[in-house]
Amino acid sequence: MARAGEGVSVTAEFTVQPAHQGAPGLAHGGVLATALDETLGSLNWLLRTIAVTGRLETDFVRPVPVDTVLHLDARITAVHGRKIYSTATGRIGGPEGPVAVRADALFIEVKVDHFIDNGRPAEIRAAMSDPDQVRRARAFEVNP
Ligand SMILES: CCCCCCCCCCCC(=O)SCCNC(=O)CCNC(=O)[C@H](O)C(C)(C)COP(=O)(O)OP(=O)(O)OC[C@H]1O[C@@H](n2cnc3c(N)ncnc32)[C@H](O)[C@@H]1OP(=O)(O)O
Repeated sequence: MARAGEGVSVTAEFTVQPAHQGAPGLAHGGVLATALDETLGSLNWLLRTIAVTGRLETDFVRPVPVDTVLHLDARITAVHGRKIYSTATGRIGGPEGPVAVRADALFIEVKVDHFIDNGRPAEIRAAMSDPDQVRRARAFEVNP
């Protein structure tokens, strides 16, 4: 079976809303880290691999004002066994604009048992009784 790996990439856009403020008028760093984490995490779905974030190292290079569109670009740099290494940037002012945030990540492949053993029973049961739920929740189009 063919398997995607190094070189797989995704792009995404995230618009900073007033609810995402940390300092007045500026995005909270944790929200920006979440946007990076989510974009990086979507790479694992392209590998058809269930994985969790093991490490997320984030650089905050420029302040990101509310209403800014963050242009995210993430790619896998290496896959070694269960370890998936990836990197992402978030640019402002356009896809070619200056880098405002960047992150390097390590995702670790897990079995579905990771969630069954550690998740809350009610939510696990709901997910298991509706196999399409996870797929719908994570749905995204590649090269729409
Ligand atoms: C019901 C439907 C659901 C359907 C599925 C839904 C999917 C939803 C996905 C959501 C994803 C998230 O929200 S992620 C949420 C945030 N992340 C988490 O909660 C993860 C919490 N951490 C853990 O559970 C654990 O630490 C794991 C699983 C990541 C690793 O534990 P483990 O499985 O015992 O593996 P372990 O041997 O420790 O590590 C494997 C290899 O990775 C390396 N490694 C591990 N962690 C790190 C680290 N932080 N920094 C560097 N290296 C690391 C180890 O050195 C080792 O390298 P070597 O010796 O092999 O060289």
